[in-house]
Amino acid sequence: MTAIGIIGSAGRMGQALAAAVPDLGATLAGGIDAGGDPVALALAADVLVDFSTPAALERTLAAAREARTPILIGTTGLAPAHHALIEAAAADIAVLQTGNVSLGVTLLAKLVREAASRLGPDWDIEIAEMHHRHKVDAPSGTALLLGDAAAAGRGITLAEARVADRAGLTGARSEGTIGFASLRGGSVAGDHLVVFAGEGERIEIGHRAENRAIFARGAITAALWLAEQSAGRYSMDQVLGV
Ligand SMILES: NC(=O)C1=CN([C@@H]2O[C@H](COP(=O)(O)OP(=O)(O)OC[C@H]3O[C@@H](n4cnc5c(N)ncnc54)[C@H](OP(=O)(O)O)[C@@H]3O)[C@@H](O)[C@H]2O)C=CC1
Ligand SMILES: O=C(O)C1=N[C@H](C(=O)O)C[C@H](O)C1
Repeated sequence: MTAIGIIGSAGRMGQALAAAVPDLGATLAGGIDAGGDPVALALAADVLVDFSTPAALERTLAAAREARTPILIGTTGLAPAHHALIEAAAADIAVLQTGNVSLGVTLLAKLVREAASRLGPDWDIEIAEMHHRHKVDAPSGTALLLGDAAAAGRGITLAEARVADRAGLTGARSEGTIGFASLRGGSVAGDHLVVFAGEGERIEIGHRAENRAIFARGAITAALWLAEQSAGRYSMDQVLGV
């Protein structure tokens, strides 16, 4: 059986993962939190799953490369420098990084890309997300993933179009931009809504995570798949075939 090592094992996602591992035909190699030894964990595991914090990523990736252990990265709030580290690691090991491991969001991203490719820039794209009161990054990784999908549908990059900081006298909306709004409160596992707002009509498509078990299932499915892959960068589409 494939042995999974968890980075961030005592956290909300780490605990959800540990609970789901036995039901999905895998075993637990162990887990670490701040102060843990990622090299020892990477050597003991067939695949690593990271739901921790961006600050941990450099050491985690170095350990995965040293042990030649594939890694699924679910941690969000990553900066361009983290993405460069991930790209470099993919030369040596199998790596999958995603802001959302659920089947529903993986399909939603496809639908968003398709809608954005068919609607002109006069259809304004806005992405709203709501998460529990403990979440530390905004916009969520999923909102950014959906923004990337919308931008790709329009043949542009999100960096060119992103507006995530409206406050005060903002002026009118600029055509072609992709706006983000983040709500935080309570115990919401993760809600995302993508709005295409046209003249006199709106299309709204979204996803609601009702619990963390959906993320745990998606992450373990991806980890089992990733454990069989050679070095390279992979995506949830490839895992789930949607
Ligand atoms: N991609 C996806 O589908 C999903 C992504 N996420 C993302 O996963 C991440 C974790 O979320 P959540 O579980 O709610 O957060 P928590 O804050 O509950 O857990 C984070 C865990 O990471 C640990 N940690 C901190 N520093 C390190 C380190 N250097 N090495 C190893 N572990 C460390 C913390 O340990 P300690 O207490 O010791 O600091 C803690 O146990 C977030 O970025 C979140 O956005 C969440 C759900 C789904
Ligand atoms: O922090 C969370 O909880 C979640 N984080 C991910 C994100 O930033 O999109 C995925 C999910 O929405 C839950």
